[in-house]
Amino acid sequence: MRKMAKQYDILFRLLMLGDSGVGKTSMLRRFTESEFESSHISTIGVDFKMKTLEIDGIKVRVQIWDTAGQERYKTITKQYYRRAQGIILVYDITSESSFQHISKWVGDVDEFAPHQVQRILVGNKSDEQSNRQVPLEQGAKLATSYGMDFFETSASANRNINESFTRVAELVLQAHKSDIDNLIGSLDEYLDRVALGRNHPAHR
Ligand SMILES: Nc1nc2c(ncn2[C@@H]2O[C@H](COP(=O)(O)OP(=O)(O)OP(=O)(O)O)[C@@H](O)[C@H]2O)c(=O)[nH]1
Repeated sequence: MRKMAKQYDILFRLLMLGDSGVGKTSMLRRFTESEFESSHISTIGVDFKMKTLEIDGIKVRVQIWDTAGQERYKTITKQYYRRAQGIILVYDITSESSFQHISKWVGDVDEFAPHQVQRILVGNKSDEQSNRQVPLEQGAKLATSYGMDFFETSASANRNINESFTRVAELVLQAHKSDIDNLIGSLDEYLDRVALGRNHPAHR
């Protein structure tokens, strides 16, 4: 049987978190299907979509898990943190409370996601300037305090959507590369030690 050529080099799992209604599903649909809908159908539990990106000549397949923001799905959604390599924390620039809750989402990430997970902060609905409740600087400041990159996006106007998903994938790729470098470094060191052992007088 002929094997099908592999369509990508590496697969990463990303997770979207944030209050209900901030636009997680809309961002994901815009990114993967170039579509936007103005109705809000709350995600039930979790859902995912895939997309392949090319970063530094590497075909990166991203599996993006879209979680329900509603509290009642917490038990289900928390089970997905563990396998995430990148996390997009989303608030809505027209909702002060969704911004206030970011610290709570970060707390959950610290508790349930792997220690080395890459995180970015996103303030969505940047097209809604007249209803803005969270100044851009406040979002940027919070992101800095957590050591995260920050974007204001609009799923409806297609602003910074590609940029934010690509950025988190880039961060995961960089972290992955440095893991591999460290592994190769340790292996080199080990092989050196073995070779030295062989050359040791006792082994001659
Ligand atoms: N103006 C504007 N509206 C948006 C934008 N993104 C999403 N919306 C609207 O906000 C509402 C909620 O969007 P969803 O994508 O369903 O929100 P969610 O975060 O996935 O919500 P849950 O699944 O309940 O957690 C919908 O009515 C969207 O049309 C945006 O960038 N600008």
